[in-house]
Amino acid sequence: MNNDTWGRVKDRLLESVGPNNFANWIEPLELKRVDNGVAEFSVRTNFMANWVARNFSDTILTHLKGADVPASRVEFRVEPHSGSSAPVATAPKSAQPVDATPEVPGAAPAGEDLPGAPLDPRFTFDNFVVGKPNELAHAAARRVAEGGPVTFNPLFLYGGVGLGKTHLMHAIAHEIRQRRPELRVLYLSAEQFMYRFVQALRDRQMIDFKQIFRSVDVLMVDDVQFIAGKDSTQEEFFHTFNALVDQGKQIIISADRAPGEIKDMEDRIRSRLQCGLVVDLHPTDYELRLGVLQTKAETYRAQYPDLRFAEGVLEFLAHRISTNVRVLEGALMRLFAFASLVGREITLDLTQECLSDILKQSDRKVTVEEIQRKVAEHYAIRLSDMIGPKRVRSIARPRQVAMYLAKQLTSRSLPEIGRRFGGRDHTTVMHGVRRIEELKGTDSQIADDIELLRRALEA
Ligand SMILES: Nc1ncnc2c1ncn2[C@@H]1O[C@H](COP(=O)(O)OP(=O)(O)OP(=O)(O)O)[C@@H](O)[C@H]1O
Repeated sequence: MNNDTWGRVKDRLLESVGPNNFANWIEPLELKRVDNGVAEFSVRTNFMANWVARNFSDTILTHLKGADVPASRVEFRVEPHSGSSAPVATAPKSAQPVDATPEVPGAAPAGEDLPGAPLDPRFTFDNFVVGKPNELAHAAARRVAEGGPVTFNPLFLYGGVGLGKTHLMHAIAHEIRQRRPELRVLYLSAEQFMYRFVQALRDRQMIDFKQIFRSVDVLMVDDVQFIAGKDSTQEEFFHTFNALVDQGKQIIISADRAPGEIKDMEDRIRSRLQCGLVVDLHPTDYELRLGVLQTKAETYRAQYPDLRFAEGVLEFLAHRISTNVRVLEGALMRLFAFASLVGREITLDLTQECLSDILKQSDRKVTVEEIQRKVAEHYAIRLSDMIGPKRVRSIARPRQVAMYLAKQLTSRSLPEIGRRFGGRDHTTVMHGVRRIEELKGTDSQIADDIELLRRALEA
């Protein structure tokens, strides 16, 4: 393959992986040769070889083949500076190397010496889809990353699994590194913090440990709930935290729940964690899920330019998979890979066939009875009134709310719902559902009640 061909392949890759990824991971690759079906590239570091092999080898191969290059495999050989050959990365690795800071060519950010975890180059603000459930968390993260006059210290982000906490933290780190490369940014998980701490104790290097952690400008600790109950790690974390806050350094923390709900966390740490801004990422709603799917689908379409994609598939997935964004992403990735393998158009049928297990798991399990119970509790009425004949507004309105939620959250038909509400006719249910739909637009109290109940039921 000559340089022109590789140049053309690079143009395609730029379109398909985006400018950031391209600059960080593809541009620095040097094509050495194509021999016996193997395209061999040289890269500067082991970390980079692993990262590119894991994340981009399929895409590179697809585009090489698209340019008629006779390659069936890609290899990345580490050639630091001397040109001496070192290990080759081919197969994707299952785990991220935790000890290396990503070496983004051309940029040598301050804090390279810090014992942080690598940042995922895909987790940027540009790639983060904003919707109602995460708009506050996103705005706070941006504000902290921009470092304007109003800063929140610490910024505490929390939310359920796969809702974007890590993505936002990495995005903050990328942004700070870009805006203020002189700042020493340290991102790591609470588990890694503990590991470093224990290692320092064992090796009698506590002074070094303290010095390193107190020398950073921005400390980001992911999944802080992990250190709850680990007494001496908590203690050390508390001192690190205080030392940094006293110096006016920024701290960003994430957890799977609010500070007040982390069991076995010392009270003084809990109150420290709460003294900045605490924001949560709510469970996704339909619009956010659709937004994420549309964004990801664009990338896949560029990667699989020949695949045809039927209308309505993304909407179907956004409706049916309400667990979290990670599951949603995995489903879409599997769908594209499967469709390209079997060479079929992505239709609703193919989607159901390929994702039957995920769809089954995501089926909503909420029952009409649970909804009635929760709604009765919420409005402090008796459960028997849900199915009884009373028509006073204080009973009828909660009943309509319950009917509305039953329609939204279960797959029951209107007659089935009617039967569970004391044998009411389906037209009564339909009227109730419509009434609540109208009220949601005009009565913010009803809208809030419904949102709260929906979250409680889906949790
Ligand atoms: N709003 C979003 N826009 C785009 N991608 C998102 C969004 N939210 C989550 N994701 C993607 O979903 C995946 C899971 O997100 P992430 O790892 O940040 O979740 P998390 O909240 O840290 O979960 P966990 O608690 O399991 O670590 C990532 O690939 C991330 O890029």
